[in-house]
Amino acid sequence: MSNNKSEDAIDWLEKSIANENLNYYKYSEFKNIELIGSGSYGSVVRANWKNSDIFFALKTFNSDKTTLKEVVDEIKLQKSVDFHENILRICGITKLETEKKYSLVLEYADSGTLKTYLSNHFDELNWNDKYKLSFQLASAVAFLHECEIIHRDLHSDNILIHQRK
Ligand SMILES: Nc1ncnc2c1ncn2[C@@H]1O[C@H](COP(=O)(O)OP(=O)(O)OP(=O)(O)O)[C@@H](O)[C@H]1O
Repeated sequence: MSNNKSEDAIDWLEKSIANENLNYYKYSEFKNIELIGSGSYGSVVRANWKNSDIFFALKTFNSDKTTLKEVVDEIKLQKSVDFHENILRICGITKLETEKKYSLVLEYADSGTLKTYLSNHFDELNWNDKYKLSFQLASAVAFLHECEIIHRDLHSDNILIHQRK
């Protein structure tokens, strides 16, 4: 990535934090950090913030695979649709000071992927539960399409189940 693009992305992040359009969380304030997913893009950990029992998912990207501009684009895209009740919210960002890497702070989905959820619970689900799951998924996808966004990689391992309280 050219330095200009990287500086623009840092500039956008800093302005968004200063204007309070994006919450900034100090990485050192996260506790009980546990790795829950990793791949070529980077890794995802689950953590509590300060002394609260609320979980967040922190998504960190490998800087050799993902540029800061791509991270900023993902933030913009998710922020533009995350007010839909079936789309996970982006809560803000944090920065691993040691590695100078930004991580997304996301709402934590408490019941795993649709794939694991169905393989563990399929027999317990009645038609109403199945209808609700399908309806919520269709509603989220229809909303993305209303916003002229195509997911391009929709499958049961990429859909997370969350029992929002
Ligand atoms: N908000 C979240 N809440 C709970 N678990 C999450 C959350 N985000 C990611 N995970 C976990 O981390 C794993 C990796 O997630 P992530 O969406 O980053 O990568 P991916 O879907 O494998 O890759 P890609 O983003 O390239 O499709 C998920 O399968 C899931 O188990």
